[in-house]
Amino acid sequence: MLTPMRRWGRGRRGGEARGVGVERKRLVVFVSGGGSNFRAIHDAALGGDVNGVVVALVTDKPGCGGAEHARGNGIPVVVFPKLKSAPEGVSTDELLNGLRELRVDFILLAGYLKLIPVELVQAYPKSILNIHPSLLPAFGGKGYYGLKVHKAVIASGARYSGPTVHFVDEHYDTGRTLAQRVVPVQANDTPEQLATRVLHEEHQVYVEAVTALCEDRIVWREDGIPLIRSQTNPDEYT
Ligand SMILES: Nc1nc2c(c(=O)[nH]1)N[C@@H](CN(C=O)c1ccc(C(=O)N[C@@H](CCC(=O)O)C(=O)O)cc1)CN2
Ligand SMILES: NCC(=O)N[C@@H]1O[C@H](COP(=O)([O-])[O-])[C@@H](O)[C@H]1O
Repeated sequence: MLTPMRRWGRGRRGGEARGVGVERKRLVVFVSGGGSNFRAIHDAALGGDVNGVVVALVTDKPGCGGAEHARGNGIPVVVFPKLKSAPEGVSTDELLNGLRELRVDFILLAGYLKLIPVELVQAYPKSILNIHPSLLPAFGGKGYYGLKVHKAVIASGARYSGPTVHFVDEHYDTGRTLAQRVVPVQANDTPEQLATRVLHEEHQVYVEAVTALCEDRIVWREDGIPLIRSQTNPDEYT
């Protein structure tokens, strides 16, 4: 038994084909670094592959590459959380109010390195995704980010790695897995070489997942596992 994901109070259910009158989903992307995943999603939205529009970017590092790309494309940049290093940041309540005013449907974490507070997780049930550069549950959790992940994968002797797209809960990397890709770990890989191979797959699998999310093609199995319904065959799930 598959239970179509209940929209969070808005929009239409079912995987209506994109077209005139189909409301574009309103997306906010959270970044802390270069923002290549953000750029892949933004480009896919501009090109029409993703039935969404990026209405704001949130970052803890206002000078990062992702924030620069947002500014260069007229996307508002919000600093969160409020830090000594970023006093212009907003509080959790201010962020929640801003997301509500922007009528945000989905939140996409893309290299964001701070813990999303439980208030935000509870306000956006089954509506926050994250991309992690390993095959969760392996090599995830506090301390596992960026090159640290790939160093740990190589040190473990793992022969395969790859990105995981998952729903976000109140802990680091413990939310339900939605999609994964697999890449080989070569015997002489440096962390940087493995990171490059994984990142290439990240850009693809995240855009595929966000495309499905914005077309309401995420269905939840009875045991709580989210599945992506095929765009072409409604009886096929991955
Ligand atoms: N509530 C959640 N928040 C976040 C999640 C999540 O799954 N649930 N995912 C992370 C992204 N992430 C892995 O995908 C991740 C990011 C950062 C860390 C980490 O250990 N961070 C350090 C601080 C690093 C810094 O500030 O430079 C720490 O907390 O000590 C682990 C995993 C985004 N948020
Ligand atoms: N645990 C979180 C984590 O390590 N996320 C990773 O940070 C990078 C951000 O790159 P980008 O800024 O170019 O998208 C990506 O590889 C993403 O998987």
